[in-house]
This record gives sequence, structure tokens and C-alpha cells, in this order.
Amino acid sequence: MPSAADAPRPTSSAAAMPVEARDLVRRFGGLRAVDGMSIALRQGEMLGLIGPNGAGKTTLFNLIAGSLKPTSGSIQISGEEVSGEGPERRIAHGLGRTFQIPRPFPEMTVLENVLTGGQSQAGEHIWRNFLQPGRVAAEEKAAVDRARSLLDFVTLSGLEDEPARVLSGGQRKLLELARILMADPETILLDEPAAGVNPTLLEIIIDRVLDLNARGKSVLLIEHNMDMVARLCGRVVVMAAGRHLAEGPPAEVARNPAVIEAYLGGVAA
Ligand SMILES: Nc1ncnc2c1ncn2[C@@H]1O[C@H](COP(=O)(O)OP(=O)(O)OP(=O)(O)O)[C@@H](O)[C@H]1O
Repeated sequence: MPSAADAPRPTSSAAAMPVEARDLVRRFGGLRAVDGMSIALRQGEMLGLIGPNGAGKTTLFNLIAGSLKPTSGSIQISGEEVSGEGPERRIAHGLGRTFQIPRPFPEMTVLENVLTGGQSQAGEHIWRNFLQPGRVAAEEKAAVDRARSLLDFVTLSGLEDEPARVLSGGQRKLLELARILMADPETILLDEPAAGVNPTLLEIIIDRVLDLNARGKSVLLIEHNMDMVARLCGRVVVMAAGRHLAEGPPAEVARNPAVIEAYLGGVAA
């Protein structure tokens, strides 16, 4: 099992939200995929982000994770304004993100794929190989040990020497979770972890996400599987047509007439 005891990252304020986005807009040509959306993920919370297909959920994730720049609006990670920065800075601020369809390096082994999630290893700076070879070797061993413990955590230990191309869709989601955990994120964005996953692996994913949350990780989850959302999240934000439509406990939003109408196609894009 991975250690949760790594050094905490500095934050600008003890009370800062892990993620706070305000008035975000993202246009694609004439389409406002995200249209004035605000959302806040609280410390230690598991927050569900739901909404019909095309509501703008993945675009919002891409804005928060830095793979897309907002047309306007602000994004703070642990109190730091990051809306002008790229994804690497978000990782440095303690943000980890998975994708709806994980794309591991297919010919690399499962263990090597996990190692690609490591940050700030001395071996990344070639000159240190000459100046501090002992330190590089020690860091490499620590990284491999950590990757192995994360593979154990996601139940893929037996596959560490296999090429990633042999993994099923659900195993790729577990591999991706292990890879982002290498950087020890404090905040995790999960994009549809249940999609295309068989029931056995889905139970493992749910169990591991609960475990991470119990160890203090804040989680923002996009998911269409409402059973999973209800099991994981105390609060859900509903998006429709790029906007915030409703929020509340899962059972409450599920019977909200505006939410039901949006899922039935009643909200014009
Ligand atoms: N790169 C892009 N270029 C143009 N339009 C885009 C782009 N990415 C997303 N869109 C459009 O933005 C809108 C929101 O898409 P998005 O993928 O964010 O929705 P979603 O809520 O994640 O949907 P789903 O639940 O189906 O994954 C859609 O109309 C989509 O076609």
C-alpha cells in the first residue's frame, strides 16, 4: 500500500479550496461548451459532476487540469490562481487527473507506465547523473519501490512485467490511477472511471477511491453511473448546456425536475 505520509505541499491559505473555478467560459468557435460555470471542491470532499452528454463536463475538467485554456474566468488550485498556466504547474500544485479513455504506452511494461507518473526525480537532469550518481540510483530505487506498492494497491502487481497493451479497459483505468498516484496528488479528478469496466474491477475501483478519500485526498468525479456516484459522493453538481444547473445530495438531485428535464433533452444547448 502506498504511503500517505509524504510531505504536504505549501498552500497560500489553510482554508483554501483544493479547486475553485469561477465564471469559467470556454468557446469552441461559436459554441460555449462551458458557459459561465462556477464550481468548488472542498477539502477532503468527494464531489460528483454529472450531466447529460455534451453538457461540458470533460471540457470543464480540461480547463481545471490545464489541458485547455479558458476563454475567461478564474481557476484556483489550493488558493493559487492557475488559469494562465499549463498542466505541469497543476501537477506541481498537487492535482492529478485521469482520462475517460486511458492511453498507456502500449509497448512499455505496466511497471514502466506507472514510473512515468513520477515527478522531480534527480535522473531527469542528466548532469546529476555525473555529479550525484548515488542520489540518482537511490531515487530510482525509491521510485520503483513506490510504483510497485501502487501496483499492489490497484491489484495489478502480477502484471508488472507485461506490456500495457495486454490490459483490459478496466485494468487500464487501474493502471492510470496508479500512474497519477506516483506524483502523490492531494486532489484527484476522475473522468468516468466506471465507463466500460466490468463489475468486479468496478468494485475494486470504488474501494480504492474510497480508500484514497479516507486518507484525505479530495476527489472530483465525472460519472454517468449514478449508483457509483451515490456510493461515493455526498454532494453532486449538475451541469447542462455548459452551465451549473443544480447541486445537492445525489438522491435529491436525482428527483429535481430541472435535472430530469435536462437528461430528457429539455435544455437547449
Ligand atoms: N475540442 C473541441 N472542439 C469543438 N467542440 C468541442 C471540443 N470539445 C468539446 N466540444 C463540444 O463541447 C460540448 C461539450 O463537450 P464535453 O465533451 O465537454 O461534454 P461532456 O459533458 O463531457 O459529454 P459526455 O458526457 O458525452 O462526455 C459538446 O457540444 C462538444 O461537442
